[in-house]
Amino acid sequence: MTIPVIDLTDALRPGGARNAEVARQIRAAGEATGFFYVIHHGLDAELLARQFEVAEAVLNLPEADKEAIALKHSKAARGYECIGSQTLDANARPDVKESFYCGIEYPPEHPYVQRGYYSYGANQWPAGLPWVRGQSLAYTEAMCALAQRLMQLMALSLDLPEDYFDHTHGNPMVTLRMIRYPAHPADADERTFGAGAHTDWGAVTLLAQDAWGGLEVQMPDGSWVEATPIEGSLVINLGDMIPRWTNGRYHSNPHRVRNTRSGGAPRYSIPFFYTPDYMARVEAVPGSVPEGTAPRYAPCTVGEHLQEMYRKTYGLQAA
Ligand SMILES: O=C(O)CCC(=O)C(=O)O
Ligand SMILES: [Fe+2]
Repeated sequence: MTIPVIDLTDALRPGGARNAEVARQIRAAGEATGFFYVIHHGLDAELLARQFEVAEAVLNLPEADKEAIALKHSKAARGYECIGSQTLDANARPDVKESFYCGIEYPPEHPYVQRGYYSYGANQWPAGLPWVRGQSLAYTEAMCALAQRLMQLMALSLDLPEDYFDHTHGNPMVTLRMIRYPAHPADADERTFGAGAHTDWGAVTLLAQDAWGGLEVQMPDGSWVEATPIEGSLVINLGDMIPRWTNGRYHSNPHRVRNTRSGGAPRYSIPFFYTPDYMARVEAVPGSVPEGTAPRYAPCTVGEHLQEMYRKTYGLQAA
């Protein structure tokens, strides 16, 4: 089994000539692993390239400058996180990666910020790189629009009206994360990873990766297949909210990273995690629960789902 490539030509808006065909391809990918590439996704190549410049510029800052914007100073899980901070796979060693988180800037008076909902609030921008904010917010906006379009295509793929999920699009809890993986350590063992095996928790992740490779996806038979970089593509993977929404029909498979192919160079990747409105309900969509059977998951809100994931992975951080 491989990771399919889905061409979004003529499927980027309602009424598109290839919407039905793309929906079928998303259905097949969702039922298999929850992973697929998209090409011709409509995102400006310059905007994508420039976000890698952000990643390099921020992560190349002197340690003191990165420390000044450390995640621990943020109420909204935004900022810099050093190597070893996160252990995505509890059975593995701490992840060999550093990263910078940012997202939509919800103002202090926004009710979700007032209520202290996870990840809603202000960013921490590095001093001395004034262009980073505008670029990152423009990138976030473009990715958010694409993620919401993918949710529409996902609705079609489930034989639902294209706008089925649209009511969940307000106040999304999005996270843009720029990651740098140093070369895989010389003393690495089988428990050493750039990112340990994990599933993503949200609805859909849109990943831009550089040309080195290193991301591996678990197939239904348990084997690992590399998500080989394809220039201009994004790797899309479904998060744990989607099995919940589809009563287990679509999958959110584990994936992991090892930077072993770069010849010593760092690997950069930029996942964009799209999570709908914190207050939106997540429950089995019409037609997904077979007659006479109980739904596999209890209905909940997006926020409750996230809290459940934190509880399950106590001591770990959001992926
Ligand atoms: O770096 C990658 O290719 C994947 C990163 C990832 O899976 C994550 O941050 O959740
Ligand atoms: Fe992930």
